[in-house]
Amino acid sequence: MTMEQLIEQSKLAREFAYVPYSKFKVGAALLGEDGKVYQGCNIENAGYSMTNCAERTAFFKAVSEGNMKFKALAVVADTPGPCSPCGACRQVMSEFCAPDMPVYLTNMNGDVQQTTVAELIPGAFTTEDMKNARK
Ligand SMILES: O=c1ccn([C@H]2C[C@H](O)[C@@H](CO)O2)c(=O)[nH]1
Ligand SMILES: [Zn+2]
Repeated sequence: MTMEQLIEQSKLAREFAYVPYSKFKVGAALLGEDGKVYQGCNIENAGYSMTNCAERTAFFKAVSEGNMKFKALAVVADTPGPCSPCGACRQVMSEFCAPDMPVYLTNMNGDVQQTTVAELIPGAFTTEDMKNARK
């Protein structure tokens, strides 16, 4: 699976976005170490805060099917520049991905910004932070 193929998968996922409120469609494609691809779209709700982002949809699909090892993530929206993931999604990335895992931030014009999980969430709160804390 090439970067271009993963980005293509994120565009296919974006088509399923349920966005009656924002009209802002986002797609994600998460590549498992075993080569499986998990597509995700954003899913909104009349109770706005219940909205799930495309990235987290992809992660939660994968984890709920027993897959927690990932190689790459692509994100796409119809933005002028590469689409930037929200803080909640960055935190979820840090839970399941190696700090150096590549993330491709893209848009519908074909712009691609290659970054990493560590660059997206430097100093993330992790399980390590809970070790040796006073109880
Ligand atoms: O990286 C992002 C940023 C935003 N959204 C969604 C959430 C909501 O449906 C809409 C506007 O915030 O975009 C995502 O899916 N991923
Ligand atoms: Zn998000």
